[in-house]
Amino acid sequence: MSDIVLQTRGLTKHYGGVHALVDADFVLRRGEHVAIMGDNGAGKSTFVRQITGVERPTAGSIWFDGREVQFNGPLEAREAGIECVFQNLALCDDLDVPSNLFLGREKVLFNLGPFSILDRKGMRAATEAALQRTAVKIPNLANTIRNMSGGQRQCVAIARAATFASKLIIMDEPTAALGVQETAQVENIIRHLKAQGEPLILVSHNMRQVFDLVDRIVVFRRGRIVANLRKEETDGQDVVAYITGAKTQALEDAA
Ligand SMILES: Nc1ncnc2c1ncn2[C@@H]1O[C@H](COP(=O)(O)OP(=O)(O)OP(=O)(O)O)[C@@H](O)[C@H]1O
Repeated sequence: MSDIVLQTRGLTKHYGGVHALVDADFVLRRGEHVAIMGDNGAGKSTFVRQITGVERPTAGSIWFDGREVQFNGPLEAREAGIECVFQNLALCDDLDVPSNLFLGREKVLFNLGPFSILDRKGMRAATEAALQRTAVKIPNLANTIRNMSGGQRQCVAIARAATFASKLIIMDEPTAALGVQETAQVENIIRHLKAQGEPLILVSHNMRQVFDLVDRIVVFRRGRIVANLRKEETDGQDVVAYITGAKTQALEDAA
């Protein structure tokens, strides 16, 4: 069996005349944590939107878990085993933690045509188990999202991704809006995922975080992948040089 979880070949996305993503060849292997870095507008989120089914690429192919995939929407990507924590989190403010964890995938006791009776006890128990498994700490599960701190919200979104992602988790700037303590908690969850052998793509601007957490750094610049660097063979200065374009690398494949 191949050890490749995700591969893109020539992945390209144009928005009218804007070439947001150009010819991206990318590989993620089992158990690997890879950071995607790049300046604002470099194409990082565009890349993530193509591989999570939010948008359809203009050209190129995506291979996931050994087969070529063309997702018609994020639900299909989720069903295939790709979970993404987006910058806007996609949580419902007025619902509590279990309801958010199971949003769109509710456990039901009875299904009576248009009405169904939710298995609230089952969802609560499963939520507790999921939080324990992912090392996420949330004091009161009955709290609505509205009443939670940014860090707690982020943890709920990550716990949801980690609960349902059977194969791949993607995090787009998971700590951008968080304080020091909350950032540390999210980073601990990421370490926990690594220890469990779960592959991860981490979009981040935070150099310290990237060097702490990942195995490999892929740099985007003006829509193209311009560097593929093993962590132990590079340093912050080197990565910045690729981000700004001061340095370039002859790339065969971002693998
Ligand atoms: N829906 C869209 N329509 C038109 N242009 C877009 C669209 N989405 C992104 N772009 C453009 O594509 C380019 C890449 O944007 P993208 O959001 O992928 O960058 P990014 O690396 O994620 O940046 P940031 O770090 O600021 O989030 C930018 O020039 C952006 O303006």
